[in-house]
Amino acid sequence: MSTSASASILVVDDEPDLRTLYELTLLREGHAVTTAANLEQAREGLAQQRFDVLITDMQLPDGLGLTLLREVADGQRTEKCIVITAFGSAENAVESLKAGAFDYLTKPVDLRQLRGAVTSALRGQRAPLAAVPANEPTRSAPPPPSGVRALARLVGQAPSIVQIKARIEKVATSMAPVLILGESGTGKELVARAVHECSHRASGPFIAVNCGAIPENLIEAEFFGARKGAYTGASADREGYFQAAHGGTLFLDEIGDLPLAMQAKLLRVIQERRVRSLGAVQEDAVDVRLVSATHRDLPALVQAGQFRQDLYYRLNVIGLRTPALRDRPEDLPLLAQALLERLCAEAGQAVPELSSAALAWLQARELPGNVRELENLLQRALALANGPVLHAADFGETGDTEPATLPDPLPDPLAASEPYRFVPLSPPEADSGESLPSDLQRYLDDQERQVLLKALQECGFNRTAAAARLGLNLRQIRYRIQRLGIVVPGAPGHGDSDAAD
Ligand SMILES: Nc1ncnc2c1ncn2[C@@H]1O[C@H](COP(=O)(O)OP(=O)(O)OP(=O)(O)O)[C@@H](O)[C@H]1O
Repeated sequence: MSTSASASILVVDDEPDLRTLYELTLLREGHAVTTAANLEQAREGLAQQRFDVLITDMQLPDGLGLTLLREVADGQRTEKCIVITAFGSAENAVESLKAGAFDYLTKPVDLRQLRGAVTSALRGQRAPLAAVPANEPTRSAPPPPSGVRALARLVGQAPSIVQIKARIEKVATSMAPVLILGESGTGKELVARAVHECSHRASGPFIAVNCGAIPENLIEAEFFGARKGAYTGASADREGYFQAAHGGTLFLDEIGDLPLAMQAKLLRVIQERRVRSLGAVQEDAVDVRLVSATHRDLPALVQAGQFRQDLYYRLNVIGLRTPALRDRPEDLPLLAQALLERLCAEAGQAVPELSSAALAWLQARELPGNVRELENLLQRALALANGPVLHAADFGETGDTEPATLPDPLPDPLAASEPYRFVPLSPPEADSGESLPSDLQRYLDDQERQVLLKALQECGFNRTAAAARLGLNLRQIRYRIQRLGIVVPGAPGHGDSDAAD
């Protein structure tokens, strides 16, 4: 494997000035550079030697750079390809990534980005490729250990799961954005993590963002960071998700919930790969691989004018679909066992046996909340069970046919003995005789939590209704539920889930 200090690079561009500029930039980095002015010369170069990286302009006098890419893929060659596309030509960029390009750069090429793309390509360089479809990025070396572990966390032997795991491995190696579609609770976040862990970015950060949970007025600062004083309350410089994910993967969950104004800003960052923090003068280059997910019908949102088509196009270079649990019923026993083992390990308790009646009871449920719902049912049964075996009765099975899909209300974090009991708004710290709380933020959080719990309880845990009662919108209440760690029945640990609305 070549190191970035002495890589061999083929540069293909018909404009002599640009060719020289790229060549000098890369020579200065210590690379060996060969140049070509058209497809024909490039083919001659490729016939003579193997390169680590191939950088090609899209428009060449005798054809498209894309053709070269396809020839490299068809010939099972190992060159990592970087394509230079015209500014604003999203189609070409997307086409290139689909044809197996490692990355693309937009004209006018920023030389820092050129160097960065080459460094990334060299980091991801691997052994000769096995025969794989030419239209998909490829991998032949096994994923790193963290990737193997992440794939193992995706439990299932159904063909749809085996297939998605194989695709994750293949697509992980490129920079191409990945869009994961699937119902709630089908493991989209697990898939996103596996993409990251199987990539050469595995040692970098994985930042997961729930786009639907951030109040609209904070969203820009959250994504791009803010300088001290950029807005009221910005008392120090803070980095955004993009800066935090530099060198790694940014997972944009519930991308369909991103407000339109923010969609335009996100598109710009994706195209230019630079972000400007709120209040900053300068833009910073960011090296981030994007993985997005949604349970919503994104093409329908595009049709309805609620999601930008150009952004959809950019995000959906590689599509993955997580199967609903009802479409892979054969995996339920395996999943139930794996989830039980994980839940018990987390709780530090011995793993009980799942009785065959309990398993049959689970198999008879519809489980519209998919694996998450299965997990919730198991968690509840573990809490109710007594002894080394989980019986159907531990799942709330009463003998009649009605499935108990909603767990009992969960304990009020403020009043553990009584589920969701509303605690009157008495200042917790003032009770003890002190006139002022010693921790104002905690005191206010406790009060807010009580108000939210009361509203949720009175609205049957429907967050949309509870939000309306409090003069909030759904996005705001979700954000608060998540921030305060409130657990909504039907979505333990996932206060932002849609299951309860
Ligand atoms: N194939 C699987 N194997 C093991 N656990 C799984 C699998 N799929 C999902 N889970 C578990 O189910 C829960 C929900 O998964 P995850 O959060 O990844 O789903 P999601 O599709 O992102 O849901 P949402 O759309 O609601 O955000 C998690 O605890 C996850 O570990």
